[in-house]
Amino acid sequence: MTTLSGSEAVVVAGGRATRMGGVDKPALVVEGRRMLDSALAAVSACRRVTVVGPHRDDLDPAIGQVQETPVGAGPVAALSAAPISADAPVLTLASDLPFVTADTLVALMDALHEDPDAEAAFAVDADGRLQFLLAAWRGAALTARLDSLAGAVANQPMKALLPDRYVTVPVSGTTDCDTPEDLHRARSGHTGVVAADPSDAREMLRKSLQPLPVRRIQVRAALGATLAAPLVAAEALPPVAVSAMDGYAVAGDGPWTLRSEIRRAGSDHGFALADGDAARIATGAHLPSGATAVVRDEYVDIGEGGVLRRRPDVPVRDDARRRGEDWLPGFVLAQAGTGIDPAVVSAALSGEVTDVEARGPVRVHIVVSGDEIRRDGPLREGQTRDSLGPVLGQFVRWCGADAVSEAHLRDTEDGFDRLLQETTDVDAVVVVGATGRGAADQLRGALARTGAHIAVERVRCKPGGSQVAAVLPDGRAVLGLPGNPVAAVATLLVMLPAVIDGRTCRTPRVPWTAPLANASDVVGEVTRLLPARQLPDGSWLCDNAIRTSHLAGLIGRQAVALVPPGAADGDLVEIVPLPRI
Ligand SMILES: Nc1nc2c(c(=O)[nH]1)N[C@H]1C(S)=C(S)[C@@H](COP(=O)(O)OP(=O)(O)OC[C@H]3O[C@@H](n4cnc5c(N)ncnc54)[C@H](O)[C@@H]3O)O[C@H]1N2
Ligand code: MOO
Repeated sequence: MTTLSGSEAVVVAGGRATRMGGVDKPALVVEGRRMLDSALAAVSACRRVTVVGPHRDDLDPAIGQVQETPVGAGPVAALSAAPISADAPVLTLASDLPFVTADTLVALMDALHEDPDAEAAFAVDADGRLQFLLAAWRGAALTARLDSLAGAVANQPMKALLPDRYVTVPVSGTTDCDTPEDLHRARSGHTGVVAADPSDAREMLRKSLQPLPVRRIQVRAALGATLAAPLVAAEALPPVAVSAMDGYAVAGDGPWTLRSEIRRAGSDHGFALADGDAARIATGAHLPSGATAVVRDEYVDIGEGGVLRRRPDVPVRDDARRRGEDWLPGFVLAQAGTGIDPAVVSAALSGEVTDVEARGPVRVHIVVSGDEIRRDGPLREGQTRDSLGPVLGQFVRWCGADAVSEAHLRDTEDGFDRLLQETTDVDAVVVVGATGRGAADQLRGALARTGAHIAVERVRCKPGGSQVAAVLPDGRAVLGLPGNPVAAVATLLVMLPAVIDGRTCRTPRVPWTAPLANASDVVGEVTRLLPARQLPDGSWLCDNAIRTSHLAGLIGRQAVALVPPGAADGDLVEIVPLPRI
């Protein structure tokens, strides 16, 4: 694996930033971090790092600092001011790339290594533009290009350095921030994927998710997974003819002579009936050979000498279940895309199926975030009791996923980066809090830095509008739930089923709808997610005023109702059931 430890880096961090109105652009903060620090974090493994620009006292002393001459003479002058070794690769970076990561730089280095003739590898952004200052160079090639300018480096455009032979690497998530609008977009995390309502959000997320690999798993351990192939019966049901009642196995039309043997369920005591014979048989016991029918106890009389007769006043009926009466081998019990619930497991067992091809169950890591959140012990001033961490797993399981682990994350600069790097053994990460745009809300920045695809940036709903749903490069889904507990739970119940559907290729269920009695009292401008309970007439009643900072408002409620704008009394609205215990 390529590492950056053998390479050098030059970070261009001066410039007049005319389009920014002359501010110190590298020092601007995007998602809680100076853009310069994002660039420096990406190159931190390099053997030498040089920042070109005005001297900054707060940089690590190990980082070299130089200044171009004349000051403000542009990036070519800046690169020529930096020490560059001829024998090492050199990464050249701007300091207005808030989402650049070491992975991107490794990709550039890999591309350079792959083509021995290439002098440099340049990133290409989503619009197909070459990013001159997101590049990996052979040190000797960069020095040669700079030397060829014979000192005329001031105010040269970067393309004056363009080598004869170079390769390009498409890079997403590394928007540069040239204009105040770029910066605003990066700061607000606004990528334009705002869902019109929760069902739109589910659809957008489902489409973005990567399916989990198909595994062959034991039926007994498959609960919560999704069938990746039809569930086909391996054996007939019943596999042999069995009695459906406690009664008598008989041969012929009767009357019958009762034999002494008794056929019990599960017994393999072998005997055969001759025409005119009867033998006592238990429900579920297989018929002895020679038996033509079963007659239940209630339908017979036993006379003198053990002679058995069908009573004259009862229907003539065979109380046996014949082989294959329910299904024969090859019968499709459930289609691919069916969620494996207890009925599917049970039917598979009835069909003598031991293993299934399946995806999932989805393993979820739960993260509760925020410095103020306190799990145990007395609250200190300013602390908030963690009222979600201990119960969120229950909500996750109710949705049909496995809550495999749980953690509390402090508000540190790289906490979310590490979380996303370290939780690779789950299929989805559910994060509570940190979805907002506050100074401490780091999730969106970390998502951008990992190169995550933001499937849903926000949702037009209340509460829960600030939620974010993303897909990491390795396929993990990330659900960022708003920190207010009611918003977190309602959003989870709406969105996690979509994660399960998308990752396990489950056929989505048609949402459950029911008439809402008081829609006109509770409608808003966007879809409202409100606790609801069912009235004796079958319609549903929503609470209007709901405090979102605790779950007390969910006590005694059966569901969260999704009330779209414009809903009228009696309209069908989506009902998302709350967990039952
Ligand atoms: N300027 C604005 N600020 C906020 C807005 C807004 O539109 N403009 N929306 C508010 C709403 S509504 C919500 S919801 C939150 C969403 O923000 P975050 O997802 O970043 O959540 P946090 O700030 O981390 O937490 C919000 C709130 O919830 C409490 N919390 C978090 N986790 C727990 C827990 N495990 N147990 C109990 N309480 C928890 C946290 O202490 C905060 O009070 O943004 C609003 N701000
Ligand atoms: O939007 Mo917050 O999600 O209302 O509680």
